Amino acid sequence: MHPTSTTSLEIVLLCSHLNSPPVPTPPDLSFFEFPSVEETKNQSHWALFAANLVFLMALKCASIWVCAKVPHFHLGVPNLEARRYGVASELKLPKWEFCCSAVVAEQPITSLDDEKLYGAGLASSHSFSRTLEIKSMVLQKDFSLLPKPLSANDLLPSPDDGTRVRVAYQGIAGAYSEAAALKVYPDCETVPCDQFESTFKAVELWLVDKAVLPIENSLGGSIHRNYDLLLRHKLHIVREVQMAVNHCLLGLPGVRKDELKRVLSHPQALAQCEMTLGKLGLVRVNADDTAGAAQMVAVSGKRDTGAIASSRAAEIYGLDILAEKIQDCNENITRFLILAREPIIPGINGHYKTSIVFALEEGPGVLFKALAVFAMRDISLSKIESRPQQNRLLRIVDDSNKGNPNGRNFDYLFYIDFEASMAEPRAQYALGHLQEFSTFLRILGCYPIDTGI
Ligand SMILES: O=C(O)C(=O)C[C@]1(C(=O)O)C=C[C@@H](O)C=C1
Repeated sequence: MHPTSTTSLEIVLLCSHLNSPPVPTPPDLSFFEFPSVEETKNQSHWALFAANLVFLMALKCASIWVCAKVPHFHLGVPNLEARRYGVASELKLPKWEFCCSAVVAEQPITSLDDEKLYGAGLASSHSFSRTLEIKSMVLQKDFSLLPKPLSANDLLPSPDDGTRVRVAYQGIAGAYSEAAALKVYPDCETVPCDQFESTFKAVELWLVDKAVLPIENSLGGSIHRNYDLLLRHKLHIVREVQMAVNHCLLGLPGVRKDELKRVLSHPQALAQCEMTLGKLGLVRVNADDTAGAAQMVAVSGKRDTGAIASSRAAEIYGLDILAEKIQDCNENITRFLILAREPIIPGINGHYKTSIVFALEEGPGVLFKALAVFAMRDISLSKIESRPQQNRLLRIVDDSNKGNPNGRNFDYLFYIDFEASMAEPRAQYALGHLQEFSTFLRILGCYPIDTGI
């Protein structure tokens, strides 16, 4: 047979050896179809064969060069660029090699693979089917190196590779946010942060995998600052978790409730215990988080100062529990969001919620129209929140100080949670419809609804 009829795998095997150091026993390339005896007599065939080899070498080099130049998103691998630190660097693969495995799927053999093949004596196999086996082995291995997009299955407590999920939360050990992170990912490594914004940054800088954020409480309502942060940062909501929050009044060991004059806690926690604190006549002092308040009481050594925090915080900081369940209503539920760099790919089966934020054009009834796009498609709304559009608050006011001529000094952003999956056509139509009269629309995330407490 003519040398040009060589199969692509054979070419790969041959070409990938051209730069390898000489081996003591030349590999048996009998599966490669050499020219026949008659053909060997014909010098022009050999010349053609040699030219063919040179061409194939050039082809391989060119493919590597092209790979190095092709942006990752052309490979059908979502956001590979952003993931390369997490995946490619762990695998110690140079960037181009990583993308080559995807683009040149027919030529995945690296010099290391060749060594392994020869070491195992596989390349000396004469059968072509054997070479196909080798090919599929190599292909399988290379595909497994590609990063996998997050999916609903990634809601498993920890990743497949055995590493622990790192979850950032605001506060210190014993904070409710930490408990929420552990509720979702029981084996996770929790990473304390001083501010809510630091938890976003920790995810953005790849210091952690996820962040947990309290977003609303059944007694205190929305945590407005966190709505604003969701918009300011580009993270995705991948999960929600509801948790019962049972506040305790804590004091130094041996202290009685009537000895207390003031109480420290997170403003949300103080608000949730408003009536109890009123009855006890305690002065409220804001702290960064509930566990931080407990730690401050422990460190201060002041017998007249208490903290509102969890029973776990009492245990960690060595305080006594002076009263339990001191929130104004027995049922006190906080809803937390789990944020990640990548969105999940929602399914159609199961109950999903989608969170969006949008701004509307001016005009009568626009908010009514916005809400109607969901009602028309039988989509329930579970939450609506409005926040001032901060960058549009300052308007030019004339000297007469009569305010804005059209009487509107405030523009709002609307945050809506609706109960449908983004994978459902009705949700896509509703959003397409909403876009027609909104000036801005962003999907913050689509995630499974948490029905438990
Ligand atoms: O300070 C904590 O422990 C927190 O996790 C914060 C926080 C909040 O910001 O709402 C979380 C849940 C409780 O509702 C009270 C406080």
